[in-house]
Amino acid sequence: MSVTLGHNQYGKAETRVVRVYRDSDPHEIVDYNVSVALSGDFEEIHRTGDNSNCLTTDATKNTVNAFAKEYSEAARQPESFGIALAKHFVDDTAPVTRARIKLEMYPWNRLSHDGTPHPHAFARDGGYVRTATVTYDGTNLWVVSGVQDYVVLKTTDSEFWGYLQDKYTTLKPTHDRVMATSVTGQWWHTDSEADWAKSYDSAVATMSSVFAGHHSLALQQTMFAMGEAMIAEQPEIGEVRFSLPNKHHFVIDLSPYGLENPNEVFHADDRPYGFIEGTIHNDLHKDAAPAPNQAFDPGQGW
Ligand SMILES: O=c1[nH]c(=O)c2[nH]c(=O)[nH]c2[nH]1
Repeated sequence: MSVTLGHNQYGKAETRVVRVYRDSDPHEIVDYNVSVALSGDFEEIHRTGDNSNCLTTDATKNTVNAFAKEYSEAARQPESFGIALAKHFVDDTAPVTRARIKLEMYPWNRLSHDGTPHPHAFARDGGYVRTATVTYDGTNLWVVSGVQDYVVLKTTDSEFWGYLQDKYTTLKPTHDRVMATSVTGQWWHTDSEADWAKSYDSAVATMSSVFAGHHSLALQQTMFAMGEAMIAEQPEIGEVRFSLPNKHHFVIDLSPYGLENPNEVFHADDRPYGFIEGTIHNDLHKDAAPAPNQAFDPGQGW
């Protein structure tokens, strides 16, 4: 019998590091959850337990914390923080041939005091999370920005009808429904240098504006339109991927209580949910497009 070691990676997951920029007035903060995954010459660890090539997961955690100080400017944005870490692990540690850094960045808003922005007090924005996934193999550097848990809803301007009918199809067509989803989106940059804050803000603003303004005939159509608009606005984006749960809102039958319900009272169902996923490619960059799993966080169904 013989077996082969397949894809493997290891590192410290979910290092929570908060960096306060206290040399500036007002203070600024960034709040991260950073996961490191390393691949390379690690066959012997698996086969014999020889750890001589093993950079400890503990050291990878320490590196994340140290880089928040040593690479202070890079640490302001998840993409540049990820690039600094990924390059370090591959370029400075011989057995490591690939590093993937996944970052979640939790937004904080400045509090006000006596009507003016406070210099050092913040409230965590309970909404969505900004993400970045940086993958480096010594030659290629893939930078993917993203957003997750971005919950959006529109109360009309959404239809769904004209679908295939089989013997199990019972859904009634609708020309007016609530459409809601929790966006997980990731977009791959063909440039590894950008104004990351500006690019992220504009990607999220474009996505939101399309969701709001688009007259939807299907969540799939809205998803495609969002990706298309993000690429049109930032042509350096090579590819956009979405995972969109269709958060169904069912009109409740109020007739037993003698009440009409013209799309006013809904049951927000949490499961099952329709699950719509898709990739929108920028044809300008299709020859440079990464293989599935090369650049994107594969936890998104790929
Ligand atoms: O936007 C939608 N897309 C579907 O594929 C689908 N299927 C379904 O039952 N409802 C919906 N809504």
